[in-house]
Amino acid sequence: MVNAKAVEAAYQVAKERYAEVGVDTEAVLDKLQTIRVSLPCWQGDDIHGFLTPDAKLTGGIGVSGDFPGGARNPEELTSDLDEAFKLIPGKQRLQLHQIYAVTNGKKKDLSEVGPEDFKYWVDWAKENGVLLDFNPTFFSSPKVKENMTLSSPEKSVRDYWIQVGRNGRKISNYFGETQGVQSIDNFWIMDGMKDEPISRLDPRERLIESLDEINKEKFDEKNTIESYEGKLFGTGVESYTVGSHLFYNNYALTRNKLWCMDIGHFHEAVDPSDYLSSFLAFGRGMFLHVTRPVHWDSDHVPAMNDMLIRVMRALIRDNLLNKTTIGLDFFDGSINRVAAWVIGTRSAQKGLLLGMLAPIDELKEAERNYDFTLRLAETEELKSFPFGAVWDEFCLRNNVPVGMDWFKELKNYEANVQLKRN
Ligand SMILES: C[C@H](O)[C@H](O)[C@@H](O)C(=O)CO
Ligand SMILES: [Mn+2]
Repeated sequence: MVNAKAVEAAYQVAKERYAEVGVDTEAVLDKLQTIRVSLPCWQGDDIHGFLTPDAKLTGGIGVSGDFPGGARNPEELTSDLDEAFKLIPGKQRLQLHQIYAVTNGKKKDLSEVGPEDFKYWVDWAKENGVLLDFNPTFFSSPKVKENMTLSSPEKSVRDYWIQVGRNGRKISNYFGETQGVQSIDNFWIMDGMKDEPISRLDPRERLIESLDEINKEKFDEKNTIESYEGKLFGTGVESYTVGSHLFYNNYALTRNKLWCMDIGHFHEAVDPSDYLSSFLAFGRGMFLHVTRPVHWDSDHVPAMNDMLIRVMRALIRDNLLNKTTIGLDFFDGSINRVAAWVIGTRSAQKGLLLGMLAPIDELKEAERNYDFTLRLAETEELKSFPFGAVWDEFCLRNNVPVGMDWFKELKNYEANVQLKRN
């Protein structure tokens, strides 16, 4: 087990080193404590949900791997989340998809699911100090016709999905009302075509109409706000995606809503961190889906890689966190699913911490004064500052295991709970 005294001693040294360059580690730790990250509930069960758990996963996304012990019902999923939250410092958020409704044995179609089917989650969240976000589900359903939902040429298909979206807003509003904090209602649809379409405009016009229709009912924005997640392509819809990044940029801007950027939906050669200030210079706000793209949208568990560091740095340096909620999006069935939540969230938090451990005002001043030498010298030196000691102290103060100690706890849970499910 990690020696707490050694962690504390290392932190004191780190505190002094950072103070030399004008960074107050105590203020940084206080700030990190206030940042909640929204975990994807669907990592716990490979996006099966409880409504139609045997439905085939569609939408051009896929989960690979068959690590044993995945959650099979609401009790197992919340038990797994409880375990993950014991190993993640601070209080967090959780994104629920509509298919995670708990209908208590009542057979319901997706279009009939409403706030009453999420009481289980609201009670659990309240008990655990977790804030809930929402994602209406537009996939894994026979009502998807030829890869189309809200932009379908058939009115009856659109109407079905409009109803799903309307109910979803009610659910998100219910979350916000009961938790006293705004819940984000994130829309992602798969709609697209495998081959080159004749009209790229018609489906987009239909999508605008459907979204506007969904948004007709007014909800207090204290409770809920919509965000829209674009994509370049999905498997099976490679030639055209109705809800492209630019489409939702413009929809969010013109409707005063949030744009959701899933960093997995950009090629690795693109730097998604640059999109944050480009959008937020105009936009109301953003929701993020942080994931780790390996050759596009692979939904690997976030690691503290260059892309993640750049995104977090951009949020911190330009003070964009007041307009951004950080959500995660991954589904990896090849490793322990609880460990996936812990690794992904801790990596996102480490990225944030690293971004904060810099004399940002001084560096901005240097930049304004054309002192590019200082800018490069200091940002390079900071790379070898004792950031890890500050992270360990953060874990210690939050009573969560430091270093690989969390993994030992996880292995106990795996042996005593998860592996006993099969
Ligand atoms: C399950 C989510 O809705 C999904 O991952 C979506 O957010 C996405 O990123 C699709 O590629
Ligand atoms: Mn996503």
